[in-house]
Amino acid sequence: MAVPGRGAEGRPALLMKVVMAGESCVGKTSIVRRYTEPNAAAAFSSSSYLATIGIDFKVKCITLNGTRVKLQIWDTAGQERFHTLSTSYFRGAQGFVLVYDITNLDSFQGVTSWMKDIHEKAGDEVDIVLLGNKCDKESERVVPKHKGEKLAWEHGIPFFETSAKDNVNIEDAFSVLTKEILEKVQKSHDTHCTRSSAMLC
Ligand SMILES: Nc1nc2c(ncn2[C@@H]2O[C@H](COP(=O)(O)OP(=O)(O)OP(=O)(O)O)[C@@H](O)[C@H]2O)c(=O)[nH]1
Repeated sequence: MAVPGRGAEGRPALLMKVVMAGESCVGKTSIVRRYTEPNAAAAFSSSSYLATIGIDFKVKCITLNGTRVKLQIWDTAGQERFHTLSTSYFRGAQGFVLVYDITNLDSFQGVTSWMKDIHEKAGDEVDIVLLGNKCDKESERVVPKHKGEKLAWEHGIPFFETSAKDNVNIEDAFSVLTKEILEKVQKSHDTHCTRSSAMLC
């Protein structure tokens, strides 16, 4: 029996939906740009902050353990006024990148609430990775690394401190998340022999 996603050589076979979540200004857009744009060094700008209005998405084609994947990354707006709209995109997602800013305590304290939103809208089976972003700003740190690690451990999810600015751990975070999603898709297919929520494309 063929595993979903092992399509014809050379074309993306599995569509994965991943959503960025977290408070405003933590760096969600910067992380997506760093990961998806080939010339990301030029793409990062610390001088101009443009809040995401509504929703945006980017696509990146990757190969995971020999499986070609078309990764759709939905970048939500963290501002409170967009909360209902942003969380409406949580439904149907297989993975979440939940971000806080290590220099902003409120953004860390908001993680539990985001986690609740994610499980309410996307179910308990979704894969989540927790990121403490802006780790290049060590002198402004207010959230110790061990606190991020502990929170992630309590929720049973992977944790990375990242910097979109310096390109620290961004690739690794997406790699761990997408591999977990792929494993789940393949396991679900092997067990039930049904199409999972991942779509062939
Ligand atoms: N020093 C530093 N600044 C960062 C980093 N990531 C993002 N920033 C800055 O933080 C600000 C907000 O970044 P965004 O990526 O727009 O944040 P966001 O979470 O998408 O914000 P919303 O669209 O309002 O939800 C910008 O000025 C970025 O340049 C980082 O890793 N290090």
